[in-house]
Amino acid sequence: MGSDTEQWIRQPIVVVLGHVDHGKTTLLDKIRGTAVAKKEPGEITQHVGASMVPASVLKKVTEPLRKFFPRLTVDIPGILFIDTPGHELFSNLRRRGGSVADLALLVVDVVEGFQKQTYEALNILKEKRVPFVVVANKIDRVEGWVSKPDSSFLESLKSQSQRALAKLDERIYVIVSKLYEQGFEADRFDRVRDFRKTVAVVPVSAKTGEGIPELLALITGLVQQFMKKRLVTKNEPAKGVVLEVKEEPGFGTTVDAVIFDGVLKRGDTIVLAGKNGPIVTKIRALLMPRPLQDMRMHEGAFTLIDQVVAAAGVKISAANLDDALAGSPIYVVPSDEVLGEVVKAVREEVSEIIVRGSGNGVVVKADTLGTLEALTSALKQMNIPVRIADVGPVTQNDVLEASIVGKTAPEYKVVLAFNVKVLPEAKSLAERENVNILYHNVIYQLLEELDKWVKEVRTREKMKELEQLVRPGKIRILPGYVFRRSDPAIVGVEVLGGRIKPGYPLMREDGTEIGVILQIRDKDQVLKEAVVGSSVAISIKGHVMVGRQIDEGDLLYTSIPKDHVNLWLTKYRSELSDDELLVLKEIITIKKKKDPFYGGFYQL
Ligand SMILES: Nc1nc2c(ncn2[C@@H]2O[C@H](COP(=O)(O)OP(=O)(O)OP(=O)(O)O)[C@@H](O)[C@H]2O)c(=O)[nH]1
Repeated sequence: MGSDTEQWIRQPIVVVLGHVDHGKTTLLDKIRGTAVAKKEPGEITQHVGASMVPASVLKKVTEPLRKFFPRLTVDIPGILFIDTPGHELFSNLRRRGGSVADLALLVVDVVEGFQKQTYEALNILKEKRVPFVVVANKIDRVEGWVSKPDSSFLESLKSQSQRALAKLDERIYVIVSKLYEQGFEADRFDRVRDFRKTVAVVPVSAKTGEGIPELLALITGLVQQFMKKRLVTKNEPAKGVVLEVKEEPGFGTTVDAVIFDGVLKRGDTIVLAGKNGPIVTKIRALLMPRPLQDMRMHEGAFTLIDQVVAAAGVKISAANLDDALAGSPIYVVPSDEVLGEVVKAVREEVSEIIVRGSGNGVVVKADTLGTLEALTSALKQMNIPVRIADVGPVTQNDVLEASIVGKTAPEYKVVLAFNVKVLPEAKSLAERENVNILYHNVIYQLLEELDKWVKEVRTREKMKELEQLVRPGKIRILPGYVFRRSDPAIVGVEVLGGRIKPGYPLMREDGTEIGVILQIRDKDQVLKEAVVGSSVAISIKGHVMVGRQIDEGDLLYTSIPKDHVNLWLTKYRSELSDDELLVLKEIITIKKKKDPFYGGFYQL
């Protein structure tokens, strides 16, 4: 890296995702172990939050594959693996409109196949448009498989029985078909013709090391063929992302960063996002893990360096980092003149994630910018609006906002808390205001709980609204069953269609209103409703007298208010039985005579 204009291809940044227990950590351990065992003296493989597999190791590990792939070359400087697998950390590798990760390894237990988090990971990768390779892990567990530790997959394949080969193919086929269902063409890596169209599935055993050479060769090959442009970087002010904010003895609050572009130097002025707006600070120290062999207890775990070149994982020590947000961009300010511009860029980027709105929607609080972004974008897909999205603990104000929303949209009277505390005052206010606080530290479980809650409240609200609507009903006053002529009139009726309930207004066949049902009785029993086919006695409140406004043998209908009929014809149409629909049609015909707009233009 001599002159300012010199360019180079950096290491691709690779993340590992997959379902619980499918072997993400074991795979990373194996790769790290390989890197340490095969590195040249003096080569650094341990970064902060990441591990490097240098080119020298890639060359050594992939050498045995040369007999299968003679054109195999290594011309990237290495591969940088992010150490912590999983969705949450992946969210923090955010970069405007995408991810800092250049490539992902989707680990699938070859025996168990696709599981819930495999799908979730796949969705995240789709959304962020991160290319990926599927690692079909635990091949040593395939029936009849005889392991050849640390050999290449293709080498190991030669000594397997026909039965084991068939079993493996069967398992891989299941994974391939699941990927196909998700919109991806996929195949075992050695059968792929066009890697731009087909997702490669690499069978490995993270435990025995079989297949690791192929996996590293494939990553190298894919990157060299299709990603070189993205990986070009030069000697310019660095860009990075905050993975974690950490207290470090002797250094105060530090940030662990992944640098994906340019060069980061001690003394650089950087801008990053903080809880209360952009933070401008000067790098006091850059720290890298101290190589294991010269680590002394009293010297601590870090070594000081003057600069790092992308791609790298590094710890930054600087003043004012207490409020820094994980998931925040880090930009180096090249000169004082552009400081304002850089601050503005960070502020704008953050304002796309943090929402302080006033419309109906849920309140979301998360621990980092990355998880907040992941949550809000998932909510968008679920069609759930967001009123407030912010980083930090759940406060009284959050609860208050949710309670305001609850007045008009009860289903959104909820605060989502992802991996953050709920302050005690907020908790007690939530109890008083009946605000639901959903807490979880797995994004998808939090979203599942929210979905359940929203559906529950919607059903409850619907039932409440439905309960208040007057349903279609048609009755006949039975001749010989007048129990009382007036104040109130009490008559025996037969329900000919639909249903009647106390409180329902009644009208005659000609549309004249005659009063409201006061009570329904069947002998001594007071009823909540009477449905088609039943004969009951009803009392009618209002100035109604048998022999005047009504008479024995008369037909009466429930007098459905205009706004109710509109709801029956639209939102709640499916709630009416065929029998009720027939009665409704008759009621509309009667009502239309007096009000042509009754029932609108809907056709039954
Ligand atoms: N037989 C066999 N076991 C494996 C292999 N890879 C991982 N395991 C075992 O599977 C279990 C889970 O592996 P982990 O690496 O912890 O899985 P993970 O995906 O990191 O799990 P979480 O961190 O909990 O999400 C452990 O008992 C591993 O020893 C493999 O290739 N073969």
